Amino acid sequence: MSQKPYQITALPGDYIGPEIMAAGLRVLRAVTADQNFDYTVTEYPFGGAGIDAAGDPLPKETLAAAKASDAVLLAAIGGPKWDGAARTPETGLLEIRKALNLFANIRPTAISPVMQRYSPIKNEDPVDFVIVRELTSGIYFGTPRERTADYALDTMRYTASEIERVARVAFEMANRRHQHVTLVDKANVLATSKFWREVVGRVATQYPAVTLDYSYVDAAAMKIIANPAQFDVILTENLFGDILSDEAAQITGSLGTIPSMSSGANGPALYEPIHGSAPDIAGQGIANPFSMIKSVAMMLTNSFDRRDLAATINAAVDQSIATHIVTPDLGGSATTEEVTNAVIQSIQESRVSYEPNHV
Ligand SMILES: NC(=O)C1=CN([C@@H]2O[C@H](COP(=O)(O)OP(=O)(O)OC[C@H]3O[C@@H](n4cnc5c(N)ncnc54)[C@H](O)[C@@H]3O)[C@@H](O)[C@H]2O)C=CC1
Ligand SMILES: CC(C)CC(=O)C(=O)O
Ligand SMILES: [Mg+2]
Repeated sequence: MSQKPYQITALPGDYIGPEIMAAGLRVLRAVTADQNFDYTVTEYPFGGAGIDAAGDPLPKETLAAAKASDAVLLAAIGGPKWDGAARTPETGLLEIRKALNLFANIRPTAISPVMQRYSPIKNEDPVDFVIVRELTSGIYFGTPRERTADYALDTMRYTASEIERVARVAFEMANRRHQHVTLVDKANVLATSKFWREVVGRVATQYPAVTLDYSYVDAAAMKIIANPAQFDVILTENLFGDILSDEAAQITGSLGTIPSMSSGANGPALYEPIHGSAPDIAGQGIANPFSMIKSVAMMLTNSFDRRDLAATINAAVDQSIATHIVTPDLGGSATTEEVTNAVIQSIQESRVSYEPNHV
């Protein structure tokens, strides 16, 4: 019996967002063809596109659709056009994360053999780590948040339960990987970081096979460059994870290559590139689609348990990289469309079964 069609909500967003979303959806269509994977994709305005369409970066209809769907694909939001808005596109992003309770943000960083040539760092050891970033609390959500002519105030606040639930995600992941969690914080200064160490230390006692160590965030930023192979799972709070994940992406060769998953205890997960809307290159057809295409692969694995389809996508991306069919951010001359075409062609060629010549 075929499964009911999955409902996927697509949020193209702003600037390069629609360009890379189109690429991601083309690859989704190609990889699922004749693979017993029925789905519908419905696009909704979100971010600046939400402001333009409905005067709201997170229109009610968009949120309702996201909540009712099996998975959400987001490209990217924001840009100078809306920077002065009362509720910016970025506000909409924080709101949808909170509304869907997406407290765990998973940002994988790997320098695969085919990517080695693009990495800007001297490193021979295999690099493969995951940043588990707390995503719905911390200084991005803390109150009071005040601004007067004389001062501005942001608040970083964490509760034990907020720390515990994301720590469990990190330890469960480490259990499935190489049994090593590095908590990144600023515990030599911040009360919230000292609290993180207490709570995470308690969680660690329930995972005796996992080694827990610590790094202050400034030292961690250095280690990501100096010796990234030391990491397996990096656990950290919202702001630090935001900053470190862009840096970690760049050691692979480009910010435009890294996908992410944001998930909670239940409800749909959200998949998006870790980068932004890249207004500086929007409209030129040169945005790297790998981050969005690999976010589609993460969705197939984690929301639909179709690792087979995800593996086909990732192999096709590696093939495009290995043959240097890449966009300018990776030193290539291909357009977004040309790279996407190459990925799709590689997917289709991987499925052609050669019938022996009948004699
Ligand atoms: N999740 C989201 O939607 C995010 C949104 N933003 C928003 O994006 C807007 C631009 O922010 P920026 O600081 O410029 O960060 P950005 O991540 O959009 O761009 C940083 C640099 O990386 C390049 N880049 C990013 N993605 C690329 C891709 N796929 N292919 C090739 N090059 C790529 C850009 O051209 C730019 O030079 C802002 O409004 C910001 O708030 C920023 C980060 C995440
Ligand atoms: C609005 C920002 C928090 C988006 C961002 O930089 C991110 O989630 O990486
Ligand atoms: Mg960021």
